[in-house]
Amino acid sequence: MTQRMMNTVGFHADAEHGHGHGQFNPYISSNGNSNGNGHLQEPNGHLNGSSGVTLTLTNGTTNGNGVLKPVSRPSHDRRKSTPMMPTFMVSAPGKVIVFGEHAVVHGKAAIAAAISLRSYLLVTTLSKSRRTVTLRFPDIDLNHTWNIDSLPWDTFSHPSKKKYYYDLVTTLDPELVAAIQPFLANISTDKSPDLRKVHQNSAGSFLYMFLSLGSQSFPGCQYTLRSTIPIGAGLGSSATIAVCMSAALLLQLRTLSGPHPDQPADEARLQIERINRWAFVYEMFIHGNPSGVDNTVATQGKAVEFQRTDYNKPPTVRPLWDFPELPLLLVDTKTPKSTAFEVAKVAKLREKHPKLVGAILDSVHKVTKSSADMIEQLDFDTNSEESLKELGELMTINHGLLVSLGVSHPRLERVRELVDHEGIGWTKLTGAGGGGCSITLLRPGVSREKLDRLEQRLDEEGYEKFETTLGGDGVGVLWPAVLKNGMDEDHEGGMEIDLDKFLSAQGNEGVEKLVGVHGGVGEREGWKFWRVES
Ligand SMILES: Nc1ncnc2c1ncn2[C@@H]1O[C@H](COP(=O)(O)OP(=O)(O)OP(=O)(O)O)[C@@H](O)[C@H]1O
Ligand SMILES: C[C@@](O)(CCO)CC(=O)[O-]
Repeated sequence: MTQRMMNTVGFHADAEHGHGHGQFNPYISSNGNSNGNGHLQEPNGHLNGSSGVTLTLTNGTTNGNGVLKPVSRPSHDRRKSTPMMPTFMVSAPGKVIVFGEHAVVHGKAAIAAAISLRSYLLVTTLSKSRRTVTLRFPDIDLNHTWNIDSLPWDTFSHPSKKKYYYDLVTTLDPELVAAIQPFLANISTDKSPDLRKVHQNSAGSFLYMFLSLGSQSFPGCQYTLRSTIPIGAGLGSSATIAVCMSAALLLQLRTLSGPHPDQPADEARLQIERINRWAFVYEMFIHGNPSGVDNTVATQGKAVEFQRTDYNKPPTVRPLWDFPELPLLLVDTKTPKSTAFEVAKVAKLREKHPKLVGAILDSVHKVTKSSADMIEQLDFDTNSEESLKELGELMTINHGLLVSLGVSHPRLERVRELVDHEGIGWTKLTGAGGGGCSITLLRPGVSREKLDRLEQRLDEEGYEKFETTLGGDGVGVLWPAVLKNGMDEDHEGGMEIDLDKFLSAQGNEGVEKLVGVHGGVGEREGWKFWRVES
């Protein structure tokens, strides 16, 4: 199977956007300024906070078509007159790490690319009288509702604790984490202890972000998530949820401008940066010590070289615009793992053998940098055996180093063995390891017969192979949730995606058909993305 890299430059015809059912307009209204740092300033010179009551310059109304129009209004009557938001949707892609997983947690470089498997989050605003917030994650059988007014807003909004949508949060505050605990106690009491833990973790991540960004005046709402990404397989499933949640909350708070056609790349970059910062907070709650590479590529899409040397500062993210169309085979061992567990294992090994493990991590860094140099060279050719062999050898070295860190798994080694035996290509684990997925760079000109034999063996041994393209779009917005999907469309040629339709879509195919950002043939009208490629 061959994966195709999408064309990353000029992929979208902007002229096509902004038509149809609702263009999501920037909220930087006529009375709003940017302070040069990209922070919105209120007319009195104060920074615009993140709560629902600080919308002086970002308040909007809809024109009945779901199109948001910026308006300025005195702040005292704002909340009363804020109209109900239309149901909308956000989506973010999974990823593969091509080089550098684990080392990236310790300040080294990694290369990651977005894949076409995605998560989709439907955001439904409830009528004013319904003061509840619900998480509905059917993929993991989670459905929980809180009363908004009972949540610990006072603790989160205390001046010593309060965070704003533009803040960089690099650690979780233990007091805030503790304040959430009572609200996790009665979640999924009827489920197995392991599943319950997963639910409490998801709910905790959500509450931390919701309470940090929101305020008690937040409208009642429901967040419903479906994903086409296998969970815990090393494809960044948790990061996609983090990014969807972050984008959804920031959109609800009207703190994002766009996405819209003709948005300057710098402005788009700022929005992406804000979404990414809060997605990182969500990931910290799920993983403990994430590097941020997963949420970065899920937000920005395409392919990136990522490095975070100082956790108190934003990471260095270098987009790899010309990331090549690599012929990759992606195999899921169907052995679930926990990223948090694998990351902690490497940290423990490093504590025990600082010099040795330090040298391994340095070697991974060198492999990553060499591969970045290689794929950016003009003479790198994905049809040339020589180019692929050079890159493949780096993958083999990277995998060997990961094995020595203890994060492989017999099922991953079995894939490598089968591929090596047939001489089909070069294999490494991708993501956290301990199970999950592997990637194989396919040698050009391998016979169909050999490939069939490999696929049959993988099938017999309970592996699943994925077809995906690399380098697709990052976080996307469908505002309102109306889409041309070739199904049961209304007279304007769009279908309103409601909760029932979303929940009853059958499997990954059903989800893709109903709401997918790509309807099989290129991008669907309706979905919009922040354009950062320049
Ligand atoms: N479809 C989903 N619905 C709800 N929660 C999900 C979904 N997919 C992932 N999650 C959350 O993400 C967690 C899995 O995250 P984990 O980091 O272990 O795996 P991953 O993100 O798939 O892999 P990696 O981090 O190695 O790329 C789950 O326990 C759950 O909390
Ligand atoms: C294992 C790891 O490097 C990648 C997980 O996809 C963890 C991280 O970067 O947060």
